[in-house]
Amino acid sequence: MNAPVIAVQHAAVGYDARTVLRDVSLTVTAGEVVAVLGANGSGKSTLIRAVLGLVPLSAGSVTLFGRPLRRFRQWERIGYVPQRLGAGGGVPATVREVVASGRLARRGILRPPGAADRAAVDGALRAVGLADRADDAVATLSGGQQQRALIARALAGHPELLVLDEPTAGVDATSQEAFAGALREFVDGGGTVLLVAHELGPLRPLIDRAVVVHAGEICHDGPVPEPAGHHAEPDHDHVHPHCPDEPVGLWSN
Ligand SMILES: Nc1ncnc2c1ncn2[C@@H]1O[C@H](COP(=O)(O)OP(=O)(O)OP(=O)(O)O)[C@@H](O)[C@H]1O
Repeated sequence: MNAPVIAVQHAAVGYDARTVLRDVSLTVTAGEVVAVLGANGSGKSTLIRAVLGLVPLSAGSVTLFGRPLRRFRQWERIGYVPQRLGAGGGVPATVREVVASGRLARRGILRPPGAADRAAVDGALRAVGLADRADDAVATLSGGQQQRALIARALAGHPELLVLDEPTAGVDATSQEAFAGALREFVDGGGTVLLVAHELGPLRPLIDRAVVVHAGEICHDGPVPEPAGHHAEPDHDHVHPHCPDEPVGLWSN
């Protein structure tokens, strides 16, 4: 078995004394692509924020690349795309500048970018299909294209682990396909992925395993659940398995 890249053991997280995650355990090994699914507010974002040490644990532990989170320093090994950051925000940066900022953890702020940095930025722009927009202001991109720029920024750092919070939410079909292609390249190169999603769409064939969060607990860890019943209807807008309540037929196995 491959080495664990992420190991969460019996983790609990609360906001203002309200427990949001309880007794969550999750292991992601090198080369795996794991999707975190679940209804709105179930605790998916909180789970990945806890993995990255962005919210404190009230119980349990997290290790990254075999190191306890509090002693982990190699952040250049991880690319993180938070939920709906919005790369534009009135900042007059070009797409290339935003993507190049993803190299900072690797090269250090005081060292000027070298050929390897430029090649990494160009490669990431190509991977998400934004090479032709490199010199445009980010604010002039569509929401989906801005999301792709953020993904390119994460890819430019040549991480080993990508953590993505709803990377394709509100993103058009073309951007979703472009993103799926970039992710496939990343995975083919040996990368590991943990992503939160409501709709897997074109990402579906890439996912090795799904973890379903329900009311702050992991209620399924295994094959991607197939939509069934009304979830399977073409016009149903999203898949959000509710483990305890859903009829058995929701699951594919
Ligand atoms: N910073 C915060 N302070 C207080 N409560 C929070 C905070 N962030 C999230 N919560 C609460 O924690 C619960 C889980 O939120 P979380 O964002 O993890 O859910 P989610 O499954 O990612 O939801 P969604 O699918 O809507 O993004 C929700 O009830 C939310 O209101």
